[in-house]
Amino acid sequence: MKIQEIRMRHMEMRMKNPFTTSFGTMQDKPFLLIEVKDEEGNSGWGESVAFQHPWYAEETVGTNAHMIRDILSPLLVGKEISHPDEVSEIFGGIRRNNMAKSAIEGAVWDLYAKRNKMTLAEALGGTKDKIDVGISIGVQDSAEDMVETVRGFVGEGYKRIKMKIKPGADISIVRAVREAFPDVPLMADANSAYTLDDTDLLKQLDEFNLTMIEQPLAHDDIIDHAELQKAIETPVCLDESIHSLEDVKKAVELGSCRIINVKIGRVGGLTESKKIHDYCMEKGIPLWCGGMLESGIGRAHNVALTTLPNFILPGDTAGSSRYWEEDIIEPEVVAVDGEITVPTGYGIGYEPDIAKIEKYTVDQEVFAAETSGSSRG
Ligand SMILES: O=C(O)CCC(=O)c1ccccc1C(=O)O
Ligand SMILES: [Mg+2]
Repeated sequence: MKIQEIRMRHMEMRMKNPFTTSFGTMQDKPFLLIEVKDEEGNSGWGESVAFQHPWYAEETVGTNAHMIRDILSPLLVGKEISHPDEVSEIFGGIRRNNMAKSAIEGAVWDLYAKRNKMTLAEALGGTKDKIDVGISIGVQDSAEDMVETVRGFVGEGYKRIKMKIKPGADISIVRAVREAFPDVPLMADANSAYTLDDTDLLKQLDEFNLTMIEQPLAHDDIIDHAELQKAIETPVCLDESIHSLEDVKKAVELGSCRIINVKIGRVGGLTESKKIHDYCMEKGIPLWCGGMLESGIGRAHNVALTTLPNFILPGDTAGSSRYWEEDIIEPEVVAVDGEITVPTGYGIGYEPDIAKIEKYTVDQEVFAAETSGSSRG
């Protein structure tokens, strides 16, 4: 297929509720939506998961717009490709900028699956027709607030509850939730808020039977996490530290974690996610699919990836209504009793709702094969 055109939309949506991590609070969600068209007029859709500010990763909406406009699109438009795996080869000479690469690569995967009359899940080698999902709850002001918030989501049937923690809002909160819900699968995510000096404190989490502690130490570390994992019983899961299969291999060899959170954008796309999947399956390292507060387009990609067999643990892909008054796909992603039924339509399987997409588009740029420049407006 020929990559005829790449359309980049600058979107602005606002989440129903603010979401707080150890770094701060987000509610407005500017992001980039990518539509890749082939020579027959078929479209594939992808989403950049970069945030406005570089608190979680170094990439931002602004750096992604630059990379997609000035560096990545020129490498791809006009090219003839036979499989989406070729996109990561074409982008191979560009260092990092994984979320920007992934936004385009994801759209090409959707396009490829549609042209070949397959679901994206099938194109990836997925095997499940339903996926188990959990929920990620932001940092709460008090243990009581966390217990009540957890109660609501346990009532909705989510299969695993993840609580964001930070220094000063950790042990007492986890204890209160564990006492209130003795049997619910629970985990905590620190988004890099601790250091090895906090080992004694993190060890206190061992008594709460957490499924894992996610990214307790520095965002770029795999050495200290290995030391921490030796000192505590709770399995360590890496999020921020993992950008590639190479990172995964090193973390697994060093014993830095026992579980990995795969975010498609963070590792540079679905092709790299699949490689990580296959390696971890062989090594007996369970995976789950993380979230970046995506719109329906990115969410649909997460659903498809989670159908691969080694995505054993429930991920963060909650239903659309957890985040949005209205989503930009039809139907929305719906979680019932902690399960999402994988759609059977071709490609991502959910229809992009163009009217809603237009409503939240504040600017768009088109990079086309025939013209050398871009049009904006
Ligand atoms: O519900 C989601 O999409 C995931 C929520 C979440 O935990 C998160 C949200 C934004 C940035 C980082 C993270 C994380 O997994 O660390
Ligand atoms: Mg995380």
